[in-house]
Amino acid sequence: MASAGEPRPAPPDAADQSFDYMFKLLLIGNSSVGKTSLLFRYAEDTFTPSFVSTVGIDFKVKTVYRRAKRVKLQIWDTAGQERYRTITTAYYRGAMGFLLVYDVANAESFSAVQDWATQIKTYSWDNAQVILVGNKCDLEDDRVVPTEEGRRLAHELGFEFFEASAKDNINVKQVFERLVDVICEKMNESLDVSDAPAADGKGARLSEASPAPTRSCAC
Ligand SMILES: Nc1nc2c(ncn2[C@@H]2O[C@H](COP(=O)(O)OP(=O)(O)OP(=O)(O)O)[C@@H](O)[C@H]2O)c(=O)[nH]1
Repeated sequence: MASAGEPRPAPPDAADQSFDYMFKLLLIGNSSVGKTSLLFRYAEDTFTPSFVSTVGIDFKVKTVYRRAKRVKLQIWDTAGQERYRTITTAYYRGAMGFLLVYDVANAESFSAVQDWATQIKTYSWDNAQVILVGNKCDLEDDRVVPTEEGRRLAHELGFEFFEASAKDNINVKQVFERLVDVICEKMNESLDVSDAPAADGKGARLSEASPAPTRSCAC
């Protein structure tokens, strides 16, 4: 990930027109819950047991196919540490989806979910979609957050819910692709999208609120 003192990453080139839609997604949650690991598992199918805490923010790009459409995902991995909060919340704007991650073996990370949900409400577009992810479900012996607790909180917050493991590659692809599908579903449902960030990458401005898409997502 980026190291201290390095310039913050620039978004990928939106002029690359080889896709039908572009979605900006964010990974958020406490430090060490496994956000970077989920992203690396999804984008590169790798896992590193050592912990190198993210400095500020970084991103990866991945293209997926959903119902014959090429959807380019710009996935931002935020630092969980409190001291980077001002930098990271600046990236919430224009995000269409969030993976809010906690660690099933870390009670504090679960208690913080409510605060992260408030941050989303405060800094993001109203219709941003959120999936709550209980990561490290491979650590069954160390688990302190029962699956039902996670599901209950997700329901209360109006989010979908998955447990996953970046280490054992459980539900990782499913989590990201479900988020893409939920965004598509919501776009199709919404007839009045006047305040939505543009998903149509052709002309979309990804780092700020954008004009309404000219067509709905058919994926
Ligand atoms: N057992 C297990 N360990 C994991 C899993 N995912 C991540 N880890 C480990 O947890 C530690 C933290 O993972 P990161 O992905 O760096 O955590 P992060 O949320 O990005 O942390 P920050 O960058 O500080 O916000 C690392 O040692 C990972 O190897 C998992 O699914 N299972």
